[in-house]
Amino acid sequence: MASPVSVRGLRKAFGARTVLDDIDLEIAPGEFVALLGRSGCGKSTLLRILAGLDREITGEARVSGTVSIAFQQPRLLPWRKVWRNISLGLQKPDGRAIALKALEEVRLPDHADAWPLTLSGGEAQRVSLARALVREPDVLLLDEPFGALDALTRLAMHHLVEDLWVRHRPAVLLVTHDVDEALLLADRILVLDEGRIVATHHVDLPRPRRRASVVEQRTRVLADLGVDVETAA
Ligand SMILES: Nc1ncnc2c1ncn2[C@@H]1O[C@H](COP(=O)(O)OP(=O)(O)OP(=O)(O)O)[C@@H](O)[C@H]1O
Repeated sequence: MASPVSVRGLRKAFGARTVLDDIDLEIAPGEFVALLGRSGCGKSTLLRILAGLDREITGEARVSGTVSIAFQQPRLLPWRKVWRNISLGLQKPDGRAIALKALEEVRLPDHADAWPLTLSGGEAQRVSLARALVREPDVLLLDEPFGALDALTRLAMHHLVEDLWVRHRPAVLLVTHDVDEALLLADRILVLDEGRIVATHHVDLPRPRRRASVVEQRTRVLADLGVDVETAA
């Protein structure tokens, strides 16, 4: 089967500044890839290009099938109830039933008629995931979706995302700066530095993964990010 994400020789510049350079990337159907890198290295730019939000590029960036994206901020419309946020734009007659099913999947079965502003950060992010899922995406793009959440909610979200991915099996590209998050969730980790992919790690740990099981590989990934765990404060 063709790769749902195929990037070849991609280059992106803002004015004179090159922010992505010579990027090659194939993501297989159902594969979970994490894109890891320091702030400003070009992660969100790559995701925006894949989402079709930025077409001024050189090289090739092809995404096939249905694409959904979830951002760090849930971006819900405050004047629409939760279920309407989820079903918005769906070209299907039974929008409410579809939204209710998705809310059950993200463990918010009683929130269909809530207003977005009454939700906690973690709840709003789960609604955002439900909205992404009802489109039954072949490709799910996640731009630091847990970045604004507290540590405990983040952990719960990791389990939820892994669970949803196992059930729906979209190809996923997750942008994060959290090494543990990448190790817990991804089949493959790409390290981006100043617009180039400088390292690739295959994560062959069995699922569901536990924090303790990722410790050894974390040291190697951190080294590629220029962090020596022996000396880091
Ligand atoms: N529209 C734009 N115009 C000019 N420069 C931009 C624009 N968007 C992004 N950049 C620059 O491109 C670089 C990469 O930005 P990008 O948002 O992709 O980084 P990032 O790796 O996602 O960072 P973070 O982890 O902080 O979100 C940054 O230096 C940023 O200032």
